[in-house]
Amino acid sequence: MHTEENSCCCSFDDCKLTTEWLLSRTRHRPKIAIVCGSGLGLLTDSVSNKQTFRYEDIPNFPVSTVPGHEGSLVFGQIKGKSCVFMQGRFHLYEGYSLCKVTFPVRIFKLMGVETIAVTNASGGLCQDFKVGDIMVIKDHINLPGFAGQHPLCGPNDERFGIRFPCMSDAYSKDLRKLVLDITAELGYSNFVHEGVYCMVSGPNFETIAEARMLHILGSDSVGMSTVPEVTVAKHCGLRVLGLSLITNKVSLDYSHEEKVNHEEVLQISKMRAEMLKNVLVTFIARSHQVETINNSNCIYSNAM
Ligand SMILES: O=P(O)(O)O[C@@H]1C[C@H](O)[C@@H](CO)O1
Ligand SMILES: Nc1nc2[nH]cnc2c(=O)[nH]1
Repeated sequence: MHTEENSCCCSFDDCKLTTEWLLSRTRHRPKIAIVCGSGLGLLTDSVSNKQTFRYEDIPNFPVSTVPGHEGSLVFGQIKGKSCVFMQGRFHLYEGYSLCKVTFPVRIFKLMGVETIAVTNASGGLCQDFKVGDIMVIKDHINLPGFAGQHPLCGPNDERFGIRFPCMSDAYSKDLRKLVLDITAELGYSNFVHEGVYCMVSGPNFETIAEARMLHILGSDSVGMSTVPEVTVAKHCGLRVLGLSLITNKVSLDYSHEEKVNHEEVLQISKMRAEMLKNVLVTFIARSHQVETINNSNCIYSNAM
């Protein structure tokens, strides 16, 4: 039954309005969007012909409330390729609905974006991972989704995608291969792994018992984002790459004395942002090598 409570707070018309607002203010027509995780805003350093919009100035956009998330949408070019960066993302624990958290993904789709690269900071559960490693996300566990906190709950708007989307191939195999090739060429193979990311709502970090449970369930890393954005991106037909920076090791042992905190997460992110930037710059330059997806439900890219 359609009720006010289960209706999406961001309708197709809201998305259209925001898309038109942006397209009428920028000449950029990006094909790639990049979401910068905690402390990873520096990823925009290599962008030329930059045009920046503060989130608070964009109609219907939420605003960033977390340190390490600047709150700007940055359009520009990297190696001649038009792209858009979210310098700062939104999280469930900030009090936003998952519909709001994922709102920018649908805007990107309507603008003509075909590929989205989602980055995050996460805690390493896999015992082989070291702080500062990069995990290429091959799959995820949507823990809040199991409890009904899911961005696609509520009436489905077919203009974005189908009611029951397949998620077994959410992270493009071809894009993963491209990134693994790039990291090998850059000499980064020793600290790059593929793995499974698990989303928890946060804002607290895990208890030892929770961490042990997530590890047993098959999670290689744990964080508080990414999964809603990827789910909505896959629903609307975007190609997805997910990169997770391991900013801390998650304790699985009661004798472990180290305590994780957000400042440490930001510190490691900033230290490794340059490395992640090198990967993404090459990825952006070469992502056209991977076959283009069917972009049939993009309504604006050719029109404006
Ligand atoms: O936006 P991401 O997922 O990179 O942020 C992670 C998860 C929490 O927001 C924060 C914890 O330090 O970093
Ligand atoms: N849930 C969670 N999120 C993180 N983000 C960065 N590190 C962590 C972590 O250890 N746990």
